[in-house]
Amino acid sequence: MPAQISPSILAADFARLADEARAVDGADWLHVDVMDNHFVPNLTLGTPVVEALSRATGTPLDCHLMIEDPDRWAPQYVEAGAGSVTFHVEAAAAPVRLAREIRAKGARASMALKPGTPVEPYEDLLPELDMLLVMTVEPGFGGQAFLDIMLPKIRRTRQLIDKHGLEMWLQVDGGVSADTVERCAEAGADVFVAGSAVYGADDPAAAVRALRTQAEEAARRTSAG
Ligand SMILES: O=C(CO)[C@H](O)[C@H](O)COP(=O)(O)O
Repeated sequence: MPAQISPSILAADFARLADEARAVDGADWLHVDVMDNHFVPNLTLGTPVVEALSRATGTPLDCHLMIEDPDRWAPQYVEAGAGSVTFHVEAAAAPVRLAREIRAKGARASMALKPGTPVEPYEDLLPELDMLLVMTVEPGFGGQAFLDIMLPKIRRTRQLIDKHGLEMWLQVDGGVSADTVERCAEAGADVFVAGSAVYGADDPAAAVRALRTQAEEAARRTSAG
């Protein structure tokens, strides 16, 4: 699958959100960080902003819910216009039921793992998902350093996906930049969230294209052995 880039609006200027969304036209997704100040120690935005963003951009919205009780709230993000909804397994009461509900409402269902959460206990759930997100920082804040120690988990997740012959995507989020994207792609990730690396660049759309090229070339080198 070609590499996909999902710029994180956490690093954007919230006073100019519509313009910032359009500044990354050409990205595969727009990553929307939803934080509730309970699951993570930070507070961002909710469904009214997601609705407004979906009117402001044609780029599909990739909503990452860093919130408690996603079983209750996630379906509302599909109704607000999200094309993909990611909930944290650490917060979900019934992850399979929730993934099915997100899919039934018409969005891609995705599940996230914090750095300390292993993937192996969730192997049987993978067919219920369209994407698995391996966090490469502790969720809550942008601009953190990429956790290299997550690379073996990305590799193990890729092995599980391939072992079951699944079409699902493997996303990484946190500290993804020109310096780290190739290691993530080599480990088997194919969807890359990048906040500071995109919105901190002079030309965010060009930064998206450069990250995609780097990821695709790294994946090609890896598959060529
Ligand atoms: O989920 C997140 C934080 O919880 C952000 O999406 C992530 O940190 C992206 O920002 P950056 O690329 O600057 O690290």
